Amino acid sequence: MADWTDCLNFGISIAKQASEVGVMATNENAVKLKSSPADLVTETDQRVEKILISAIRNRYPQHRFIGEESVAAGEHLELTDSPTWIIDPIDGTVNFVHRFPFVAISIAFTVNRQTQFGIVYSCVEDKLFYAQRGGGAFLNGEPLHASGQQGDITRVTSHMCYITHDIMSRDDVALSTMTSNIRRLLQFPVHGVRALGTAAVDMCQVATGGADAYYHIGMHCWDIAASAIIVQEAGGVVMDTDGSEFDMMSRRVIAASSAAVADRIAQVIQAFPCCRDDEDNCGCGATGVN
Ligand SMILES: O=P([O-])([O-])O[C@@H]1[C@H](O)[C@H](O)[C@@H](O)[C@H](O)[C@H]1O
Ligand SMILES: [Mg+2]
Ligand SMILES: [Mg+2]
Repeated sequence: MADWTDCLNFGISIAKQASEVGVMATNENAVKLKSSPADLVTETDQRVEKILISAIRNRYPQHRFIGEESVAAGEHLELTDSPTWIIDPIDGTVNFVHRFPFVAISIAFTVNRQTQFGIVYSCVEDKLFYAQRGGGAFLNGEPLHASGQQGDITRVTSHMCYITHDIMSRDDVALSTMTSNIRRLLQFPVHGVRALGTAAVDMCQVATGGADAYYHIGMHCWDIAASAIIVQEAGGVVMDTDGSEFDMMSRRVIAASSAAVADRIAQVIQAFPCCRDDEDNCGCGATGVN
């Protein structure tokens, strides 16, 4: 089996460099809207993606890329069997623009469409989450473990803390589905519900054991590909919100401390239509969903 440790180490070093010269070095206020008033892009997002891709391409000229801002600029999104880097240059752009202190660089690496490692660097906190397939998950070098919360959620809820995605969409159907999902989850006597505004860092909270579950509908593969393997390697579970196997292109994910907790959330929440990341114009009728 191939060993991708060299790529992992390179990914970690360029994530830290890009944070220093890009994310942390800029006070960005030149903002453009993408799919909704909460879906933003800045020149720093684009610059950081260029820094990352050119450094990786220089070192690994055969590798392919799926980058949020390259796709936004019209590049075709296709996950092939080739070694592929999936990049979100700034996850939490709304936070970045408002100087709310959770922004991350998220990098996943796939071979034969299977994720080999994931890196989530939470820049302001200086927290480096990473995991390599079969090698465990780490935060700043210390092993990570999901909470281990097990069993029927109706019995364990008094100990549960959920993390939910922030509401980016302004589409009516998506908005009402998301708010009613939160209502349904709050009908369990959970300790609390949180959202930090970066899907990558939100989901890593399940890997730390700080949150027992996270779900998101409408995000993209670059938001969660890296944190998915970090959760799995920390002993947690990731699945589709319909209870099927996790598919990073489906734009739906549940991450949880155990399969039982993930299953229970899948039974409670509802999805809304959004096109898969790897299908153009799928005909689902979704507009502006994020
Ligand atoms: O645009 P971006 O800041 O990279 O990523 C967004 C963040 O992860 C946000 O938390 C999530 O709710 C959105 O779905 C993502 O698009
Ligand atoms: Mg993102
Ligand atoms: Mg981004």
